[in-house]
Amino acid sequence: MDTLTSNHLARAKELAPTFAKRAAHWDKSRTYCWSNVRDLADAGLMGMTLPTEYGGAGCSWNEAVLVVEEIAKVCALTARVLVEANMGGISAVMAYGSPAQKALCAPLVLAGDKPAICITEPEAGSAATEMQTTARKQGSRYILNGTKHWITGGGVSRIHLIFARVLDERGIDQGIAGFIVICDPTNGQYPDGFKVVGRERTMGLCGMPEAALEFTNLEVDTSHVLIPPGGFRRGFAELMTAYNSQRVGAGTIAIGVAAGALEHAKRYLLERQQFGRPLGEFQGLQWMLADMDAGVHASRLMLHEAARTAQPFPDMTMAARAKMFASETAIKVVNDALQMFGARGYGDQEPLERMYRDVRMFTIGGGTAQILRNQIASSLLGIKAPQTRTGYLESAPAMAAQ
Ligand SMILES: CC(C)(COP(=O)(O)OP(=O)(O)OC[C@H]1O[C@@H](n2cnc3c(N)ncnc32)[C@H](O)[C@@H]1OP(=O)(O)O)[C@@H](O)C(=O)NCCC(=O)NCCSC(=O)CCS(=O)O
Ligand SMILES: Cc1cc2nc3c(=O)[nH]c(=O)nc-3n(C[C@H](O)[C@H](O)[C@H](O)COP(=O)(O)OP(=O)(O)OC[C@H]3O[C@@H](n4cnc5c(N)ncnc54)[C@H](O)[C@@H]3O)c2cc1C
Repeated sequence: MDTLTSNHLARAKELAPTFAKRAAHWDKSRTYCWSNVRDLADAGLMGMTLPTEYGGAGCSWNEAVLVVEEIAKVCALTARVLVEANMGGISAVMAYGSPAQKALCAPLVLAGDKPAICITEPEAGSAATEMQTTARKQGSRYILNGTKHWITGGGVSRIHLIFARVLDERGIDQGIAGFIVICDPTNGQYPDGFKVVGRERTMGLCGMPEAALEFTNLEVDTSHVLIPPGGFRRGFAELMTAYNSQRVGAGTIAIGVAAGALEHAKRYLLERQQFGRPLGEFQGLQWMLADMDAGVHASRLMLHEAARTAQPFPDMTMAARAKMFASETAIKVVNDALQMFGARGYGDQEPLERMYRDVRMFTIGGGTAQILRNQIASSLLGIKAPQTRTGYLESAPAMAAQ
């Protein structure tokens, strides 16, 4: 491990005990972890992957995931902040943005903003390419109309990267691009036409607002349009290429929660006695523990492989495989850890019940486990795997030509 990584990791390890103490508070009060965000910013962990010329530390994905896992062991909510402040939307801006876009966004993240990535719509979840939010060109502006929902950070985030279908002045579809919109929620300031319309009441990760956003004739200057190198036509694919970093981040949070649960389980197996001996002497639990450890270890290897081979973003298939495997494994590991605590695991004296609720989301958000399997199978077979009824018919000529 180089000095840069060990410095960032050391700072994460220093913060972890404080974050562990505060985790139940964010969960029970359903409040955003502002004090943790300040600590992360002071420690240089917000925006650590940003290039040094924009004030970041230029950390690699591989360095960042080590930090994310360390924080996720104690507070999944804070780890989600860390992921979105280093991966996903902000990484797309840093890779594809104009110098002015980078100079606009980087300082906000370094000062503590967790950007929001706005893809999902009520009628376009897994089928994200069916998004209906439009951005119609009008002179030097784009006019956005549409609704996004389940937007992490809606109501606390400043930077919003909104995916929308680009229409030219005549209304002709050009493809998909990202639109950078800056808000100031703590001062209640949103651009005209931008509305936070509701917050979901979630099962876990309760301190994080998941909000619906409505855009009504929201004006975005052309200078705030994030156009990947392939232009609007390749816009979706290239924005999703950047998003693969967030998939690796999400998988890492899941496995961090599992690794944290495993630590609690090891402690309790040596501490709790039944039948006159520690639980850890029962082979039924020893084997469970060994399987939990193997699952965490295998997931970590897949995540690190995906992070390591990034050029500049993690490979789509490796990211999908790692997130799919890590998220499913983590749910099982945390469930098994809770089981080892008996009734105590089901109550809130221990953090297991919160960890169980928190980890559940990772097979859903960021591409469901089923969608990721579709992507993996398509890549293994070297074929398109369209999911619409007419998809195979439409792609048949191209496939036949392969
Ligand atoms: C991609 C899907 C939306 C399926 O839609 P389609 O069947 O219409 O699209 P495809 O033909 O599969 O894809 C079009 C084009 O894009 C390329 N692509 C797609 N995904 C990726 C990717 N991850 N990396 C790189 N490139 C990608 C694909 O190869 C096609 O390119 P070609 O034309 O072949 O060259 C669907 O599969 C999907 O991914 N749905 C999930 C949507 C999703 O992940 N939403 C996340 C929202 S943000 C969030 O949840 C945050 C949670 S968290 O806190 O992290
Ligand atoms: C906590 C949380 C945070 C989120 N944060 C964000 C965010 O910040 N930004 C954002 O844009 N979105 C966010 N999302 C939304 C997330 O990306 C979507 O929930 C996800 O893409 C799935 O869409 P859906 O919920 O509409 O499910 P649907 O697409 O309706 O799917 C329902 C079920 O059907 C399955 N399914 C659908 N299609 C297929 C298929 N072709 N083959 C097999 N199974 C299929 C799915 O796997 C799932 O089990 C978040 C979600 C959650 C839970």
